[in-house]
Amino acid sequence: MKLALFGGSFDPPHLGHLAFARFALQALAPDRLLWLPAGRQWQKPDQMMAAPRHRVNMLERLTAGEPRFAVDERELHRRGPSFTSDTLREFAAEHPGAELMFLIGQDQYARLPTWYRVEIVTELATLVVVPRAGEAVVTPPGLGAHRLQVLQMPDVPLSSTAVRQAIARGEDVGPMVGAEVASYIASHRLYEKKP
Ligand SMILES: Nc1ncnc2c1ncn2[C@@H]1O[C@H](COP(=O)(O)OP(=O)(O)OP(=O)(O)O)[C@@H](O)[C@H]1O
Ligand SMILES: O=C(O)c1ccc[n+]([C@@H]2O[C@H](COP(=O)([O-])O)[C@@H](O)[C@H]2O)c1
Repeated sequence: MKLALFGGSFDPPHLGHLAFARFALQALAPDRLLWLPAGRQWQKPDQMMAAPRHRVNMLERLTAGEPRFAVDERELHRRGPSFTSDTLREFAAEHPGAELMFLIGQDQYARLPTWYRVEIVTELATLVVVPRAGEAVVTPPGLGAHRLQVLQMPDVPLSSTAVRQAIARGEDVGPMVGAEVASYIASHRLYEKKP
């Protein structure tokens, strides 16, 4: 059993996330790839976050049609900060003997030494890292032994920040998030500037 886990704020999810996840399905051939929206990303306390329900609904729309994708809501139901070490411990207990792979972009890989109890993360999961924004994958100083797989995927120059900024400018974000998520955002008026 091979489980790929893709954690993120997904505020909102976009086509860069989808490209990464699809590439990982091809490259890693996991039995399942679970998308894990963060409840409280403790390192982004001031950042706007759409309500958990909206982020789950957007993820359901983005990932529809791929049977190996599923959205796992456990971090949304947990009290307190969303620590990846807690999540991986839960998966390891639920699936003894399974190979766990945690997907992250280079920006988060670079920050890994700042994560809470990162040694548990690196003990329990293989890190699957993609370059981002033209930055090659570089192991950050101070990160202990870990299993690493680099996916050489063509860069998809998109971020949730860029999507939120485009919405604030009144632009159509369909090309960034896909038609389904764009219409969900518009119908719920997410990320619009409050008057
Ligand atoms: N375009 C992309 N290509 C590859 N990986 C990405 C891309 N965008 C985000 N990721 C990765 O997906 C994970 C979740 O990202 P997150 O939900 O924070 O999106 P983001 O676009 O980085 O958001 P923000 O702009 O708000 O920081 C992170 O590991 C991040 O590195
Ligand atoms: O466990 C931690 O301390 C930790 C610190 C920062 C980020 N993470 C996780 O890394 C994933 C990507 O985070 P982000 O902010 O880039 O969306 C997401 O699952 C976060 O919960 C985890």
